[in-house]
Amino acid sequence: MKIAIVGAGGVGGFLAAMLVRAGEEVFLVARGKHLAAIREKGICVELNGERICSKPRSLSDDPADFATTMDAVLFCTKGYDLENAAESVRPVVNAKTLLVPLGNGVGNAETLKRLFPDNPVANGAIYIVSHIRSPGVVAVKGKGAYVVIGVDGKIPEAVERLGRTLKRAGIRTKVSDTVTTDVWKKYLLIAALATLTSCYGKPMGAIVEEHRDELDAILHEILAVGRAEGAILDESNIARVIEQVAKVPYDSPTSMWLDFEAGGETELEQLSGYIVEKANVHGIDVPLMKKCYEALKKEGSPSSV
Ligand SMILES: NC(=O)C1=CN([C@@H]2O[C@H](COP(=O)(O)OP(=O)(O)OC[C@H]3O[C@@H](n4cnc5c(N)ncnc54)[C@H](OP(=O)(O)O)[C@@H]3O)[C@@H](O)[C@H]2O)C=CC1
Ligand SMILES: CC(C)(CO)C(=O)C(=O)O
Repeated sequence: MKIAIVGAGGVGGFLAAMLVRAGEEVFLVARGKHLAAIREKGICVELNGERICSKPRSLSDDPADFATTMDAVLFCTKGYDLENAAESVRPVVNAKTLLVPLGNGVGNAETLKRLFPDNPVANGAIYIVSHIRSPGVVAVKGKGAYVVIGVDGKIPEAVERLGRTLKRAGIRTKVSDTVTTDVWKKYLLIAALATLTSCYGKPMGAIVEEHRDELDAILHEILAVGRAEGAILDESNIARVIEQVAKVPYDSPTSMWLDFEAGGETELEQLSGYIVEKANVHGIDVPLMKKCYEALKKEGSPSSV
């Protein structure tokens, strides 16, 4: 399968290395010092004590250089880079090219559909804990990744095919016909914890122990918006998130809080602003999310100022 992967970071680098190793034709869009390092040594992933390095079929910071059209494009950038990334792949997209966002957020497929109204678009999410250790090298914590891709309703063959390809590459994958619910299940945890850790300037353990009422409140706000957006969610999903968060080491940050601390761009719009925007559309009250979103937009995280 000809697959373009845009973004060679924690998510895209991992997927590229696994897919290349499995013999897929991977066209990797990378930039800056990552591009130079990957050109020299391939894309490397450290997983289960092993380092796998492999050379993509083609590599560039400009997808037009690939000079061929793709069966699928996987978007693995941060949410704030998605639109630019999508515009950049136009030269390698034909009418059949399947477009799949894998970054955090539930509105990414909507964005791609707006930009490519005539293309097949699936939604997606990835469970992984990974980061760029050094240029061209991605370190993965734990056993690997779990990917969900799909649509709501009958699954098109292009999505089934991508699912088979990911599985053949050793990536645990679910091809879902209720993808809205699946992406919201992941989003519930990420949006709540990214927002609260950033808003209070405290790690996940402190949110569970010292801000339990706020955690409950924000999860209920996100749940209400998710349900209005068509996700099948109930109290059990909230209980599951609290159970999961209670198990992580006390000091665990979230990537959005780290991005606030680093003073760079953040996924605030995708992880907090999106809830406020959709709550307005549906006439739902989300006072805590709104308070945190507005404070973070104005002043950043308390520990980053
Ligand atoms: N890493 C993780 O553990 C997880 C991450 N996620 C989500 O996945 C998404 C990606 O995260 P992650 O991989 O960690 O992010 P990274 O910052 O590690 O990687 C993103 C990469 O995309 C590159 N990029 C951005 N725009 C373009 C473009 N137009 N063309 C080519 N490359 C581009 C960035 O380059 P540059 O550095 O130059 O900006 C960067 O190297 C985010 O939404 C994140 O929240 C979800 C689950 C877990
Ligand atoms: C699961 C969690 C919250 C922490 O790794 C995450 O994925 C993130 O911070 O983006």
